[in-house]
Amino acid sequence: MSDTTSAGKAIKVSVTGFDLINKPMLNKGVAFNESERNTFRLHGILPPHIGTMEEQIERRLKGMRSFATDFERYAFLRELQDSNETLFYALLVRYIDELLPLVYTPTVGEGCQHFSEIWRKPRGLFLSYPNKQRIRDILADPRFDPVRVIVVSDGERILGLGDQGAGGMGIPIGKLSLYTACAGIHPDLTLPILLDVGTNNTERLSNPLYIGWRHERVVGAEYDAFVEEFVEAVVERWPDILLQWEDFAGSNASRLLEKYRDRLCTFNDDIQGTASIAAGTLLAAVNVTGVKLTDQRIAVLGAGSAGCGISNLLLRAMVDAGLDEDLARASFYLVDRNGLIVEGMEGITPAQEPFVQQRDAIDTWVLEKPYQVGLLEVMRNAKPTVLIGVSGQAGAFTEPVIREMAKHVQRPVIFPLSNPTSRSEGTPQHLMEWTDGRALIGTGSPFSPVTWNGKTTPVDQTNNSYIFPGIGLGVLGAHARRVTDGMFMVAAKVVAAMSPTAQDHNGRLLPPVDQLRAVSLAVAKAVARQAQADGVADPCDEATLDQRIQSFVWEPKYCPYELVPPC
Ligand SMILES: NC(=O)c1ccc[n+]([C@@H]2O[C@H](COP(=O)([O-])OP(=O)(O)OC[C@H]3O[C@@H](n4cnc5c(N)ncnc54)[C@H](O)[C@@H]3O)[C@@H](O)[C@H]2O)c1
Ligand SMILES: O=C(O)C[C@H](O)C(=O)O
Ligand SMILES: [Mn+2]
Repeated sequence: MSDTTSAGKAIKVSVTGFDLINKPMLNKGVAFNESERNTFRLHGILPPHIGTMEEQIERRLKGMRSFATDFERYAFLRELQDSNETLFYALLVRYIDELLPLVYTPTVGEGCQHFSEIWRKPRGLFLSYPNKQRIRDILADPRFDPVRVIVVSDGERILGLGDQGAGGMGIPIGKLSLYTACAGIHPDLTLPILLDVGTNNTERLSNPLYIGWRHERVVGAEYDAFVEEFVEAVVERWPDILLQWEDFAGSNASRLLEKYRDRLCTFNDDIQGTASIAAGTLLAAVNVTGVKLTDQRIAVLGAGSAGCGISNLLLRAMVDAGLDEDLARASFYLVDRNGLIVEGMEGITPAQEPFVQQRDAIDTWVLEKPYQVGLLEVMRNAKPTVLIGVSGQAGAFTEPVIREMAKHVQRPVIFPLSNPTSRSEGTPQHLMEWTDGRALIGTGSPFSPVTWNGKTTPVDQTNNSYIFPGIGLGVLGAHARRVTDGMFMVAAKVVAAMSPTAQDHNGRLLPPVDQLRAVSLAVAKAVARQAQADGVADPCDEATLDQRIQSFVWEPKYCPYELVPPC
């Protein structure tokens, strides 16, 4: 038993030395000091050298760098997380630039694809369909008493890689690693969950090593009943829980969000977190282009969860900035697999409905096929100032599309947001070449700096990692009862205010990744205030609020252990 949330103070434990070594949150490896080795009878179990965390960081860094591939580095880091969690976070926080792409996007994608092959130790919970009756029992484990945040996925839309079944667990684990690394939320307060409702991925199903429930996906009423059972059990177990939905496919994402957003403190990261970082990056781009938000024309490739979420938040921002709502709606051009979404088209989803283009608005357009308007035709006729890719279609921002866009706009704003790298709609190098270096770029996955005309510039990562850790910290600090749209708007504004472009109009669009801790704290403070303003958290003075937020920020440092004699 332990009290691991009181960082800094001595921690009282009543376990054996062997347990200390085997519990990732308590283990210190060779950094157990002489007195701890005496108290917990660790002599002999550990080699004689008493190390420091600094040395351990160096050793792990060297080990990690010695691997040939990022996937091996991912597996090495996951193993460290499962053996010495404090060291894992100390390393991650110190070298966040280098390690973020390994524990998170893009490498986490391969981590999910090969999850079964590298599975070693349990982390989080697999709630499998055949265990439907046992959900409450599973959640009841006292180990989970401190849990305050859950990230849940059903593995069906893992990044742009499709259905990964139980392997999708890599995503909740990766997202929650960022809650700790970027927002400082203690690992014991977090719980990754995978709803294992089967998979339609034939490769996974036929892999003898697959660790998930070997069954085709449960759908329809049975799926809904399973999710309902899960949510009810979660709320019963932790009435104040923050529940983040992640990487659900197609209509499930928006349907489940609408169903549950007024029943508990919950949000969908792909819809709302993504919208916030896309809006934040666009607001930063406005500082450079000088084109006001209300004058933007926005083309979005992929009108699914992210595409509709982004369009909704930008629409609200335009209306807040004074634009008439109908005019604002008409500035959006959503292009899905059957082309531009136009009135009368079959299969328009409720989330797409507000952004349907009127037939008469495109009557004057020169079209090759009158009933299927492609991205190139949107570029030629609508002359968008912004192009956002959330389609999961690699290379969809083709040379003709980008050259056409660049003909009509001085500084085209182009965000290929699909992940991982292999699914990006375009590479920064191509986008710079095809716009003669005029593009302002934000990508979902990290890219190397891009060189144009002898000048090398870093590429900004328009990823919801700038948003969700701060949302979580703000919600916890404010004791918010619900997650509101206003929180995502304010988070976007905070990111834009922290953008180097706010000071220097030639600066990069986003604060660099190594400032994610500062960004998350600033987002958290604004989100907590927004929670009070929206009436979903009780009021208190600013200093108290900031103190409450700060009390959730854990630093990955070892604390001395003292033995509590078992009573
Ligand atoms: N950068 C980020 O922070 C971030 C956040 C969320 C999602 N994403 C990425 O965005 C992508 C989509 O995510 P989502 O949650 O919206 O998925 P989704 O499945 O809800 O939506 C994808 C949409 O793209 C459409 N599509 C498929 N092929 C197309 C084509 N050839 N042309 C036009 N549209 C096409 C689909 O019909 C669907 O509507 C994924 O690759 C994901 O990794 C990035
Ligand atoms: O996971 C990411 O990197 C961002 C986003 O949530 C996605 O699904 O692509
Ligand atoms: Mn996601």
